[in-house]
Amino acid sequence: MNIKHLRINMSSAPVNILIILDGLGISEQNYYNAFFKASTPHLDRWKFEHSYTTLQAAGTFVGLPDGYNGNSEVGHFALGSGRIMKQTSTLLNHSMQQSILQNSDIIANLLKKFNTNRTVHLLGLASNGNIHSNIDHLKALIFVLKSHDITNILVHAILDGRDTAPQSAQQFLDAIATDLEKYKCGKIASIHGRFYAMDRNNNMDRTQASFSILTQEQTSKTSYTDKINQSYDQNITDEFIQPTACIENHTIQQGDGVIFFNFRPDRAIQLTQKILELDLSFFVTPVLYHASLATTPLITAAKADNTLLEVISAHNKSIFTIAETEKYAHVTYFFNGHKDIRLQGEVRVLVPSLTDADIKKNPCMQAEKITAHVLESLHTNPSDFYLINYANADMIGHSGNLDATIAAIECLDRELGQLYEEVVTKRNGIMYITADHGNAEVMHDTITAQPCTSHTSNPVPFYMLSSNNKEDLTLTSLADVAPFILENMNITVPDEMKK
Ligand SMILES: O=C(O)[C@@H](CO)OP(=O)(O)O
Ligand SMILES: [Mn+2]
Repeated sequence: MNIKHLRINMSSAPVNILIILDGLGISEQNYYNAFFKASTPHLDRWKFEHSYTTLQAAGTFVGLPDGYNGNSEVGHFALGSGRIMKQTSTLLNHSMQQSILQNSDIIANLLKKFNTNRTVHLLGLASNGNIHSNIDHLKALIFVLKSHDITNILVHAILDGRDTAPQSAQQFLDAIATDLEKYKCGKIASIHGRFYAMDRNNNMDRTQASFSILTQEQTSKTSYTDKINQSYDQNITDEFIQPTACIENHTIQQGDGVIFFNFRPDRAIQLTQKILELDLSFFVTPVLYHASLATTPLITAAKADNTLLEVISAHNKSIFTIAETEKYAHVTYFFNGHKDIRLQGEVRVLVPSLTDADIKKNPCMQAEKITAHVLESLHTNPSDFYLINYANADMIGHSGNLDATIAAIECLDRELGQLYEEVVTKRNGIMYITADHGNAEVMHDTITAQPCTSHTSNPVPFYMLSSNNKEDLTLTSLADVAPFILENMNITVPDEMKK
């Protein structure tokens, strides 16, 4: 290593490390609970030897409607901003209640200029998962378009199975088909497993598979019911159903309008980039997905300033952030309060996620590489503050496979043990370990009798590991973590975090 690049950490303050174990919640229910079943000697011991509590991570505690499951966007936003702000799904639902969507000037004005011989395409995740989209918004949009006399609507339905039961698409598609039939205003034109249409890891072949179906006539068409049944016969669940054209003349053409109704950006960006290559009359999205993507947004997403990393950085402390690429937006855009910023002197490491479609084959994912990067940084050029996301409990939890998820959590426990040795034992530093939402602690859905692939609304663990005495912690929710860390670092907590 070039000696010139070595920055000596002059600060004598101990290192602070915030670790987010994505998707690891706490449940009293031991049945199909991968966290309970995993052998986690470190986490078990620390619960008693160090400061420990649980935090609320769902519903109104993270700015969602009451009772909604948590997710990584809102969980990282709450952790990073240290406050509770109404998140996009709440803002949109509020809009719906006030009929703002139905009376949207934005949509009305676009339709005034629209050639009604052309088609309006409604694209998005057709489920009630409420993490990337809400089927009620799709229904409202169909109603709005119909009330503006648009009768050429084509719905391109992305199938879920990740925020819903793995085999649940039929009911959502039937509900949409019923509305289209009732208003005599359109058809379901194509279906796409979200694995393809909503890739966020730069697997452009998957995005292209969806885009081709959206834009190119196909020689064969298959009704959505037939495609779903054929896929289930081959053990392919909703998430992984191959993009398929369902009717004749289903494609997006020049001069048409598109509304992509997903409200969460990270998984909508790649397909949006492709669709923007088309010459459309309009392209509406609920929020702006990215500053570089010129769509027409309906509302502005919550944005937070003076977030944890910004405040730490403003105190001339150095920051190291790391995640695997599947969780890229999580430790950047989401954690930084929906802002695409890079802090002064921030070292940002993104470890490329594995691209194997069968994720459960590698329950350790890139966790070992993440730990190795952090240890290397600590040995060579330590930063003052580290933000680490380990994706395993969430990503493997989404597979619905109990054994793989147990293996994922056991891997995490080993990685954490290594960090503890270095950070707490050798360096007298502080490790905060928490999660952004639940998932891995519930691996079976007794109501649908299917594997549970979705997140939960359970609380998440919070550990503070240091060589100091065990403290009673009074934190309630994810939003309390940032001010707590700042106080421990002797940094003034900004007013926005005290509300
Ligand atoms: O995979 C995702 O996009 C969501 C679930 O839909 O999970 P997370 O919020 O953990 O990123
Ligand atoms: Mn998840």
